[in-house]
Amino acid sequence: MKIGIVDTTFSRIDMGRIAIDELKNYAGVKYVRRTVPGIKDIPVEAKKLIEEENCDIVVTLGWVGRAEKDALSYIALSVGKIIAELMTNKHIIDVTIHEDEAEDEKTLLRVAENRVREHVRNAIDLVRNPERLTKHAGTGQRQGYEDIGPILK
Ligand SMILES: Cc1nc2c(=O)[nH]c(=O)nc-2n(C[C@H](O)[C@H](O)[C@H](O)CO)c1C
Repeated sequence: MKIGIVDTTFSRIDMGRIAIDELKNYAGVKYVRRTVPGIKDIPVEAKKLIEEENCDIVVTLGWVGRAEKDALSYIALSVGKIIAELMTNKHIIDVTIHEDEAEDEKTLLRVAENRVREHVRNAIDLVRNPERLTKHAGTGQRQGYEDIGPILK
């Protein structure tokens, strides 16, 4: 299996490095990493990794600033990402850190570390072992924070 990793220079954390470190736990997973300036550049890069580098799935690593204009850029990324998925018929897992998720940098680092690693694992499962995701259906999984758990009858 081959996974594409796209990160940005806009990000304040080296999210690509975390993703690649997580991949070391998986035998036989090849990867290609590309870095783009900002989130609006992500969809085309993800599409290129699928079409030109034969990636089975792509994990995109974005960072959204605190301003309203940053949130608008994120909407543009989200729409473009979904279009790229529909055009290629492959999953593109969007891992985004929103800078306003936390007040302090230490928390942002912890959230980013956990979210990137968990979504890399999700991406591998989507391709190699989709039944594992089905086993966790409805269990309130969260990436970056503690799982919230299911609502039971
Ligand atoms: C306002 C703004 N906010 C963000 C952001 O929060 N995160 C990010 O990664 N990039 C941002 N950018 C950059 C643009 O969306 C765009 O990707 C670059 O200008 C290059 O096309 C812009 C212009």
